[in-house]
Amino acid sequence: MPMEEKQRFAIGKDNFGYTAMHQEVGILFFLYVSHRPVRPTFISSSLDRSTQKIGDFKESYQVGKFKNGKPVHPLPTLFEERVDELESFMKSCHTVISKILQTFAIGLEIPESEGGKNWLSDRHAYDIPSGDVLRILHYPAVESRDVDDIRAGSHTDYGSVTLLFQHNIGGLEVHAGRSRWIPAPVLPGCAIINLGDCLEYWTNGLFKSTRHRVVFRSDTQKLERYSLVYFCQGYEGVSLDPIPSSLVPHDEKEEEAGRPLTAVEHLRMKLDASYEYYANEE
Ligand SMILES: O=C(O)CCC(=O)C(=O)O
Ligand SMILES: [Fe+2]
Repeated sequence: MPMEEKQRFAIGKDNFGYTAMHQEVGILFFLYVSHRPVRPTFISSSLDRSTQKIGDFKESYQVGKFKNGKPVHPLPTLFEERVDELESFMKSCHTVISKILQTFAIGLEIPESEGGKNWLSDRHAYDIPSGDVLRILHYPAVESRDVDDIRAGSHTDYGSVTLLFQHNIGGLEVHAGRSRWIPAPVLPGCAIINLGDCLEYWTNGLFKSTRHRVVFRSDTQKLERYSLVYFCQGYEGVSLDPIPSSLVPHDEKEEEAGRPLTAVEHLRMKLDASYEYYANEE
């Protein structure tokens, strides 16, 4: 895509569009501080500037869910010519994620009277506005780099479930336990499923939002890398208070302490912390 067109579709506060090289940084919130809306400064957050001196070595384009078969925001020609393909791919990702959410609801033994196996999937219906996006990522090849440079800094995803397709070049690593990074290899025909922050909130920490990153590997840094990621998020105003399940710990005191945090508020806090340009806009 020509640079001019990329700039014309630069990402805005709606979270759709083009993000340039070094524009985004990995962001780690220490979650699970409170289910009440709190200002980001009160959340112990880390832009991890100590390990990430410049933004990610990647560029990306984010497309939102379609409405009545039409994109909800203008698209560059490259994507406009492929809207049917894009929509059908996004819908397929969403269908797979709905099934995963139903499996979780069954495992969590949510009572029928509360919504049973549909409790989570009902909160992620395709036709209700939410922060869902398909992210198309390109990690350019580099000739030489600093030891600290990273393709995508350590972070957790903001939504509920993420479906991630690495193309043919690996580099994705998942944080296992408290101190060890393990590679998530490229397996042909397979997708990676990541749990995001909202599920950690909903299960009060029983499910963990997986920390992950994309590193340069000496054998592949001179090769460009592509990946496709579908982020599924609950509808905008949905409360992130714990799920009605006896397996999920509840804190009655906190639940009575005021209005719950919503999916869209959590998304806003993370986006504001991840992108340099928000700070510049104010
Ligand atoms: O490109 C990848 O493999 C991972 C991308 C990712 O984690 C993200 O965009 O949130
Ligand atoms: Fe991610």
